[in-house]
Amino acid sequence: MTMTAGTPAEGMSMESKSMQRPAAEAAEVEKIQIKDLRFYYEDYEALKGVTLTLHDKRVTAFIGPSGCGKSTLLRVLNRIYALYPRQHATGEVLLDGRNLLSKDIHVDSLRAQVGMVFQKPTPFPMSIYDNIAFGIRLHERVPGSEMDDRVESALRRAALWDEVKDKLKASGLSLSGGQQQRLCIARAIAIKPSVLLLDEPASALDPISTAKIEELIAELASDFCIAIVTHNLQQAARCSDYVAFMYLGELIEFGPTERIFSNPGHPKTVEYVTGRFG
Ligand SMILES: Nc1ncnc2c1ncn2[C@@H]1O[C@H](COP(=O)(O)OP(=O)(O)OP(=O)(O)O)[C@@H](O)[C@H]1O
Repeated sequence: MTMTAGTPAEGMSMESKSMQRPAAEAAEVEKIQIKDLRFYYEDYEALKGVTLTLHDKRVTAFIGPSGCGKSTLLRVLNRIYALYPRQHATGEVLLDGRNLLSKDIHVDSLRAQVGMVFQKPTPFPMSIYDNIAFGIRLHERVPGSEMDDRVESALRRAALWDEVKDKLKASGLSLSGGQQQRLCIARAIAIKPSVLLLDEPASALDPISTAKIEELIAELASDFCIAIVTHNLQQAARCSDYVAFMYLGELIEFGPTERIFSNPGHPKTVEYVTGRFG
């Protein structure tokens, strides 16, 4: 079957978030500027000079075939790689104008500003309440009375409160997979970061839990700069304002979600979003 540029992947819903919420609605505020970012696993160059800007209160979806560097890029944004001596990055990643690759920015203060949620839900083996309180205590001194409010507000924000308010002392591990993932999102937002990184947050979940996570992402976009890695093109179309398409460590194309899916500019993007990629 011949498909032309601009043909969305079969079954692709073009009800993208960007279509519902035109970018012109509000001024775009630059939150993270990535400039000529290169990343190395020992000698292997996994990111080859990536340059792009992430906007505040917008969702940017990173898409591309397996191994193209999507997760590597997220790992750079909260400097997880610094735990590994043979991995390093060059270039600049400016968060509110400060280069977060620089050792001048302490990793603890960076993690307070940039929260991350992984593909597999990773609650701590402790109560639902303590899952949230533990993270807050790592970053702040909060009196007990205030802690209750902080825990409640994070759980409400993550759309989990109604399901757990009567069992806050139960183990976080007793929750369903979808609830565990929302607990992890609550834990991340409880420390009041400004950036939220989501690495395939729904890929291990059933369709109903996935829909809840997508609704939550749309909700959270009013407060955070969100970067999400996803293999699911429909999900990228539904959840994001911008799409970054990567291939073999390079950023091939970046733009508003609606444009990338309806009128991609690069032949590789066309192949990918039309499902012809081989
Ligand atoms: N710890 C590592 N050591 C060496 N190479 C690695 C390591 N992690 C990833 N890579 C390589 O870096 C490249 C980018 O990997 P990355 O995990 O960022 O891709 P991805 O786009 O997120 O893939 P996927 O969609 O499969 O998760 C790949 O070629 C991968 O093999």
